[in-house]
Amino acid sequence: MDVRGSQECTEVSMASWNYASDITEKHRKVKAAAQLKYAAWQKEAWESVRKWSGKWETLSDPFLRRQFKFMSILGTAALPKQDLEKYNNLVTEMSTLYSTAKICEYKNPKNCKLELEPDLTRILRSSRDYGELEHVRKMWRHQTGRRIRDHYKLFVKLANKAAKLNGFDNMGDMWLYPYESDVFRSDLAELWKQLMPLYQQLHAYVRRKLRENYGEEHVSRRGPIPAHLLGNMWAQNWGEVYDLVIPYPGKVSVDVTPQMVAQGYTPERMFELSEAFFVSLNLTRMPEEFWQHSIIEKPQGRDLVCHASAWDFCNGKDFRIKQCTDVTMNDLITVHHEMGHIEYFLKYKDLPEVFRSGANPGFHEAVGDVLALSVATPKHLHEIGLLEEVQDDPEADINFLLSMALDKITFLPFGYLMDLWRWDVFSGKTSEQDWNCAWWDLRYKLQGIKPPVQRSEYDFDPGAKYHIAGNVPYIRYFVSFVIQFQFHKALCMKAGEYDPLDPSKPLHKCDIYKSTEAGNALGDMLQMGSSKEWPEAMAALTGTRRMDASVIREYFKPLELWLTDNNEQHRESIGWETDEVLCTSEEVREKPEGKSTSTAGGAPASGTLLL
Ligand SMILES: CC(=O)N[C@@H](CC(=O)O)C(=O)NC[C@H](CC1(C(=O)N[C@@H](Cc2ccc(O)cc2)C(=O)O)CCCC1)C(=O)O
Ligand SMILES: [Zn+2]
Repeated sequence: MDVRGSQECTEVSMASWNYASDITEKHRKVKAAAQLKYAAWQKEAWESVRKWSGKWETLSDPFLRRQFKFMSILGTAALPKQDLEKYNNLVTEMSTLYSTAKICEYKNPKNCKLELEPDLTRILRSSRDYGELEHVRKMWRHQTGRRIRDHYKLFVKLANKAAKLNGFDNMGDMWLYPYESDVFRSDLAELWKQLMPLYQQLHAYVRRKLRENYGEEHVSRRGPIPAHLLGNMWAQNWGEVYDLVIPYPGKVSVDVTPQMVAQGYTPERMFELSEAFFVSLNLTRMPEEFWQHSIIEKPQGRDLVCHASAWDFCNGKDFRIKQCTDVTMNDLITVHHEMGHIEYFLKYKDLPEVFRSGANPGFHEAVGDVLALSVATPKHLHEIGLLEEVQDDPEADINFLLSMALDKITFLPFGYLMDLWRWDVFSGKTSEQDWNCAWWDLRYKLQGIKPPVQRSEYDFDPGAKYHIAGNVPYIRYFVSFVIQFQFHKALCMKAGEYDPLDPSKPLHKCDIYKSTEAGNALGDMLQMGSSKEWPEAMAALTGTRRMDASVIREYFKPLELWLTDNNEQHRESIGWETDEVLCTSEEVREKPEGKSTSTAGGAPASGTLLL
């Protein structure tokens, strides 16, 4: 079996790792050269396959046919050398601007060294000062989005040129290729349609609790929620405002961060805890190199990409995580997420190189999160000593389900809209002069949030998010948040932890810890890599070939009933409306004193009225 990937793949991943771990000009140059060398190697391999075109399609062996199918897509390596060099430099520059961005402190404008991790993340999590939250959110967007808008213009042109060279209409279509379905977009739209009612109930409840905390002048009864009050730089998960919205205070809190700190948890111990869970399922222990080369704490004194990531160095031996780990429950979940990627790498490392990826990208994102669904249960947290007691009563249950919904349900519209926006940008449906207001149109319509200060086309708010600056597709996460519950249900049944007919074993209480039946079933699916079409991998584990939103709704059913009832009791209106102009199509430049006026001399500029 070919246990090694190409030497070029190892070389380019190592060069990318060195740059991401220590952002210097020298590392950038080495990475850029390795990227061009790897592209040349890919083009050569592609040329050798091309002379088989017209023949490989009729090969009888489906395994071989599938390998040729994957090798016939060259990707951005199809660009002429100087275009590819420009493309790679743009992506590296945008992600470097993002990763090295710093802003000034709200109360102390002389300290301008605040970074996203851990500084801004901690402020957004813990501050309840309306002005400070507004400042952090606005200045982050000045230092990131605004500075990469021009890069993005040229990036889109080159990305689409590469897509066309691969026979796609635009890059959005090329990004969907790994999902191997020409009805994929409509399947996604159907999933969101099924999940929106639950989201809207949660939105209405959270809006009421935030209104009670910040006052009606800041959070209106029927309008969108100001995005900076939701505990996260992009309002994509709302778990950090749990303490403001908890339904039954006084119960044991499911946020075990305080206990982790009190018990002296270190990033190392968090990683060992995660590995112990995987091993308890009869999945693979981390290799020795993993512990030698991974970076699990933020190194001081240098710039690096702190955004967590898991790396496969294409040689069957070297796998690493780089994470600026904070001792919080949120980061313990992220550790499991990253280690889930490593488990997948380990399970398919002996397959032919073209098959060393997830059955589809959403599968890769779901692995770690599936285990985290068990880890987060009060029962499991109690078992590992992070929760002093398990209160088995309906109110504690609602508290727990709400904390899970603040991470899983709130994420769905964001996970969907990120590429809804990019697909329209790549296809040209959204033209350059409307980029930012089209973004806010989606943020308003799907998430029911609004910017604290009016936006314009001088801003580029999508660029304030890692995956847009770093050009990482995002629909994989929306897919993962749906299918991870399907995987969870299948594994819980194999572990005997869930029985649809036994109300004492609901899905949200299941913990698959130590179940080798569950672990073996998951491992068998991971071992397939992308050698089979994803519906087949899905069926191997869950018995069904389709993405199915009914499972996440089943998991949250008790909460959905509670929210609907609670919103009715408080006569909360469901949904949102506004006649505010959230984004003006003019290029509004901030005056030095920071007061923004439109170019139309003061009167709110005409712009994209959000209806
Ligand atoms: C070499 C390389 O880049 N490798 C890829 C993996 C691969 O392709 O093999 C990789 O490591 N990507 C980084 C990315 C990091 C994280 C992320 O970006 N998450 C999303 C969405 C989300 C949010 C909450 C959640 O619970 C789960 C997901 C966000 O934060 O917006 C940060 C936190 C968790 C995961 C990742 O691991 O997916
Ligand atoms: Zn991931």
